[in-house]
Amino acid sequence: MLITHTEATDILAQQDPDWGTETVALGQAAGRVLRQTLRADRDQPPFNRVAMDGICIDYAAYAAGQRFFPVAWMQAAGQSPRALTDATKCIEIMTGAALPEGATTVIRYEDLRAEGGGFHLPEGVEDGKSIHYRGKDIEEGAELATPGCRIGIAEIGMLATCGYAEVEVSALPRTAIIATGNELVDVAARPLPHQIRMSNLFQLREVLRGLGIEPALHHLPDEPERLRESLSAIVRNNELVMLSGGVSKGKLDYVPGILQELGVEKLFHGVAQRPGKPLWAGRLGDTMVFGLPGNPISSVNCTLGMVMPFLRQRLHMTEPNTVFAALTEALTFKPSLTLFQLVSLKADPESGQLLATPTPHAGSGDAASLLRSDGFLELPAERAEFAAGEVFRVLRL
Ligand SMILES: Nc1nc2c(c(=O)[nH]1)N[C@H]1C(S)=C(S)[C@@H](COP(=O)(O)OP(=O)(O)OC[C@H]3O[C@@H](n4cnc5c(N)ncnc54)[C@H](O)[C@@H]3O)O[C@H]1N2
Ligand code: MOO
Repeated sequence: MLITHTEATDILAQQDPDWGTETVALGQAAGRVLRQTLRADRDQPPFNRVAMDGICIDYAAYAAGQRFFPVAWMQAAGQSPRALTDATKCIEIMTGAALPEGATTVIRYEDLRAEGGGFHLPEGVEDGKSIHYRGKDIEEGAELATPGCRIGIAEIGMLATCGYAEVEVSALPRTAIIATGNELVDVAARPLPHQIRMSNLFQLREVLRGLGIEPALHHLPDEPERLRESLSAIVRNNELVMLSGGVSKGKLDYVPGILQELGVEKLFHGVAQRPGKPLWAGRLGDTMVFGLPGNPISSVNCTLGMVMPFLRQRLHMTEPNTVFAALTEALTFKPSLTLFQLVSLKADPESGQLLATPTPHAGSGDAASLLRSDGFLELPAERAEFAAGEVFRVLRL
């Protein structure tokens, strides 16, 4: 019995295997999901930061008419600032230095004329220039990022700025991907005419790597005994198991039966979608098992459309991952299935809107058509006609 794509998504959303959190070094944190609040440990900038190389003066002296300022000393970034007590002098000061007490404005070298041991200043100098004042960007204690945020370039920078040498993140599930099928041979092998290379393993691994998950790869033949024995160990030693192939109606499609024999509770088998109709999902304790249809486009689509949203939720990711695009041509699809239409994407140069053009392909076994595609446009099952210009969600490849 087929269930709808929405029903399948809802069933998965109710699953709550607990994969916990872990503490990782900052250098390992990129791409992971933050599970603590990132707070500013100091004001930012932490001191009145000089923003240009030049000199600093007490503006009062300039306002009183002084135009030549002898240099008292030079201060670089990293030096503890010494107060400017003699307002008739200037301090040569470098970008990144802390503005000395007594100095109120900075004039950059390009606007100065050096002579002897000092500098002539132009007309029009203003007070308070080229100073990045303490606390202007962030106040000490401010909340900069909250749990659930994906750690990207910006977060890495602020974590480092605020002294987080270690970060608490969502732990990743121990994961196995298993290719099933007697027709499959290793990538390095020379296949016989009736054999193919097990490409799905590598494709699916790349999708999961998007979340930092590094799965172990396996190949099992369509032999019940071997499948039972190996799957029993793999299911017990992993928290996420993804199989490709062996879930349809064939005489050698043993996967669903054996998983259930092993105590994996079936959540659903068969989703009203194309591609990916034979998708199987089950659970044993904190282990989630997905039986993906073997056709390469189906297994990729099921991973992008079903497994990844589930994983993002289980890893407590709060950021939505939604892209929308407009169809460039009308399309008819009569079956009551959610159609994941392969499309190529380009932005409209005037509006900037993403435009989706259907990729011609020969069905879900035509893996090469992915080369000409950028994603799947999700067209709802309740409709048969889709007009040019209509906007739908895209699963990006
Ligand atoms: N009588 C029916 N037959 C089929 C149905 C159906 O509803 N009734 N559904 C079709 C659909 S849709 C799909 S999708 C496939 C899914 O079948 P399986 O999940 O059982 O997959 P296999 O039969 O093992 O393989 C399908 C196809 O994909 C190739 N494959 C498998 N694994 C890999 C891999 N790791 N790398 C590359 N290619 C792989 C395999 O050689 C087959 O060509 O069932 C239809 N049949
Ligand atoms: O649904 Mo199958 O996944 O089209 O080839």
